[in-house]
Amino acid sequence: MIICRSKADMRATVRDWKRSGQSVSLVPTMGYLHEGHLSLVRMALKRSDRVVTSIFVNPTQFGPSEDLDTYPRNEERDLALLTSENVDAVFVPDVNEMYGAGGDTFVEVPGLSGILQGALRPGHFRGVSTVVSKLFNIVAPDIAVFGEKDYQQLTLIRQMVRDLDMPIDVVGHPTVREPDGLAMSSRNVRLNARHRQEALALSNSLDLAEGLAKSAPDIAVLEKTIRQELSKAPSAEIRSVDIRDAETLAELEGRVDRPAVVLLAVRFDTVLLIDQRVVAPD
Ligand SMILES: Nc1ncnc2c1ncn2[C@@H]1O[C@H](COP(=O)(O)OP(=O)(O)OP(=O)(O)O)[C@@H](O)[C@H]1O
Ligand SMILES: CC(C)(CO)[C@@H](O)C(=O)[O-]
Ligand code: BAL
Repeated sequence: MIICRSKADMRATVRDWKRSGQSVSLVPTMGYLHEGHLSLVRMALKRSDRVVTSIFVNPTQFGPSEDLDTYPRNEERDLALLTSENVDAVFVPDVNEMYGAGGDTFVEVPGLSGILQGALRPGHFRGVSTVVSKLFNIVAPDIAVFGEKDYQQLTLIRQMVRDLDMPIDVVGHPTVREPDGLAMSSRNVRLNARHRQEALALSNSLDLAEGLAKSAPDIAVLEKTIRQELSKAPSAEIRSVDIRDAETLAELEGRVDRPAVVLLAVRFDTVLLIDQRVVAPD
């Protein structure tokens, strides 16, 4: 596996592949890899000749009181995992390489960046769309793979690619879960044993919502049921429960009359967990 720490190395590596007509996928991550990330990598390996994974904990998507400093990191382990998956190259720039000589240009998708998670984390999506644009410009992939767990992020990247005519096929991958249903997340390691158990309330409430959307697709009933289920976890601080149009994230009124996505954000102490499920009436 080729390890690129500079943009120049990364560009040169991809240029060589493209000269010989090979297609390239990019899997952007913030590292501390788990089976969710590796599933994205495997999907990318199936869809293109070459796969690049990036590992970069992007400071511009963290708010001042968020967990940038405590975000879990383990580069050595990540590189070993990616090597064993047969990834072709990994891009691991440091903050100076990524932003060092930069000015204050940014990329923003205004409609989607201020709602839902964007309202809870001001500036977050501006940081995401800017760093993903930079990664797209550096790697120039044909395909980019993102997880559906970060559903709003995936929707926003699709919009950005459409609006800016980026020649990239954005592919979503279903959320990968622990055997008991908890969505895999790098932040799960920071849950204590009690919170780890209580965190099952997220996937349990999504299971209930999925069933209810078929039998009684009333938005208010769905939301009440989800909140009731989440409040069975005594330590859960419910940050948001939203039921939105699955494609546009527009608000829905009254009933679920088309595919909808249920989006949850729940805090356990300092750990913010998100989860989602697309539900549809019968
Ligand atoms: N459980 C999962 N299933 C599928 N994709 C996932 C999963 N967890 C993360 N991803 C995807 O992996 C990519 C990199 O995500 P990231 O490195 O932020 O991991 P994470 O586990 O989501 O971390 P965090 O703790 O910040 O939520 C994103 O496209 C994200 O949606
Ligand atoms: C897409 C991403 C790598 C951008 O920093 C990040 O938001 C993530 O890991 O989902
Ligand atoms: N996968 C989401 C990245 C973040 O929470 O900043």
